[in-house]
Amino acid sequence: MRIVLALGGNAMTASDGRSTPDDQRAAIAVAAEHIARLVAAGHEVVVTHGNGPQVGNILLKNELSAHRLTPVSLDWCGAQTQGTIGFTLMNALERALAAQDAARPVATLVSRTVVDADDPAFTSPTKAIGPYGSADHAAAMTAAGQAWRDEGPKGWRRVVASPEPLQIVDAPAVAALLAQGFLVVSSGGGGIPVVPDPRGGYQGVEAVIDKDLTATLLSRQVEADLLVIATDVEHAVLGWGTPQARPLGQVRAAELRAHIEAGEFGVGSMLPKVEAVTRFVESGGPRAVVTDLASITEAADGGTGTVVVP
Ligand SMILES: Nc1ncnc2c1ncn2[C@@H]1O[C@H](COP(=O)(O)OP(=O)(O)O)[C@@H](O)[C@H]1O
Ligand SMILES: NC(=O)OP(=O)(O)O
Repeated sequence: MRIVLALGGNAMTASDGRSTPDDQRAAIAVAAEHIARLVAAGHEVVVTHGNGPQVGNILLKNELSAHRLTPVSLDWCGAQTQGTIGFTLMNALERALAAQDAARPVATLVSRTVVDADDPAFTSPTKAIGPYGSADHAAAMTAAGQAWRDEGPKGWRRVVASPEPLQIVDAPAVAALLAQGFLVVSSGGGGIPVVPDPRGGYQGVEAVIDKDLTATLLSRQVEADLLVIATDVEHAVLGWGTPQARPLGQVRAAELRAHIEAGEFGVGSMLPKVEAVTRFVESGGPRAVVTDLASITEAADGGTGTVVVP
């Protein structure tokens, strides 16, 4: 089966949310072992990943060093996260594949996603990035022109524009690498957001695209048999956090769409994941799953997770 696997932030940082380079290498090594099992089971895999913590950290470092170095734009920061996360994933995947006797070449593509320059998201930031801060820090940053949002017990977080992904520019390169037997890492952080350049080609725009929604497009463009969104819960849950909580197993896309519209899923956490899997099946994809990282091989066989079918 051809599988597109989206790795959430939980798969790339320590369980307590720390994200030093060592923490990220350790978390990615664990993710790579699970991915290698999927490959060893005979599947063709495209990996995509989030970048919210990492892109926010780079942006902050830029701003803190602005007195010495000219800051770079958010799309450049996003491109940098594809490089560092892709590099770390490639090292970990090669090791894990060899350990599973499933060695194959691995490639990471610096990859772009087209958005609409007039997307209303550009004037209404929603994507949380970077470290959490106190209410006082958020107030000071808001006064300085940034947008911050209260994220509950963990504190406040900066939010930036997150337009709808429209097209994966580099999907043909993904398909060509798959045809050559590569395990491909693509569209990290939802892809570098671009718009058509009047001179030809594309130019970057300042935003961070939701990686779950980009994973849907990528899955359609490479004609994946299965989209897997890997996070830290085995199922999407109805009545989350209530005594009536009920994990969702196999569900038809129309039923999941109704649960989405009823507001069953956390905005900025579970909602983009269930939206992504529902869209994949609504647009003609055969099957999509939300599950935890440790369950991805079982979920590929239909054994667990929230499985969306037509
Ligand atoms: N209805 C729901 N069912 C399951 N999990 C939910 C639900 N609503 C919110 N969540 C939360 O969504 C989290 C996963 O989203 P998130 O932390 O953004 O994932 P990731 O960083 O892996 O992309 C779960 O850990 C859970 O706390
Ligand atoms: N770009 C993106 O969706 O990143 P996270 O999954 O880390 O929020």
